[in-house]
Amino acid sequence: MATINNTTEKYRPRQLYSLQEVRKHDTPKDLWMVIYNRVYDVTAFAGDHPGGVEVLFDCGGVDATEAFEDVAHSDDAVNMLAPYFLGDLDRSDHRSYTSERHPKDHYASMKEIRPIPRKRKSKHKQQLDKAFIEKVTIGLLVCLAVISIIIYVCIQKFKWAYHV
Ligand code: HEM
Repeated sequence: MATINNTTEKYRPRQLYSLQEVRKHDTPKDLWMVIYNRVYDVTAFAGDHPGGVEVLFDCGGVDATEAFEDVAHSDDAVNMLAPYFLGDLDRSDHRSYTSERHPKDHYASMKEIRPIPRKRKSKHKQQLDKAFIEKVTIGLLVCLAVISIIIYVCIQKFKWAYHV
């Protein structure tokens, strides 16, 4: 997989994968894993792993973050992940971490920038909102009119009582 360093590339929405999709790639010939909510295809790397192939095969198709951190991998090991980056794990499958380690100087190190879609109000809800605002406005105007009449009547009574 090509390394993407171009700035504009960094800001395009990245491919998202669900954990369910990742689970399908759990064989030595098709070996994906999740590390810090990023999905990597490490098939080509497995044979070169200094810790041996078996441990990697055991983590095929799963979230390997814990296993990866349990053996205190160096930052060099983290940076080696870069060429195998596929995309981000779907938000609904995300785990939260107090701190995260991602490959440096690479597309994979950028925060996922896909905007969270804003829920659009349905037309029916918009109409209801409009009707509600109209009703409140009318109510306020009626209150204002009633208060004005009361004040006017009070002033007239005052004038009449004291013959002003
Ligand atoms: C796919 C991502 C992985 C990469 C790029 C990677 C890379 C490396 C590297 C570079 C080392 C040498 C020591 C170091 O620099 O930290 C190492 C050692 C090791 N790795 Fe990984 N590793 C990966 C995943 C895993 C996983 C998921 C496990 C599961 C337990 C694991 C277990 C080990 C062990 C046990 C060693 C120690 C080997 C020794 O000290 O003899 N690695 N790995």
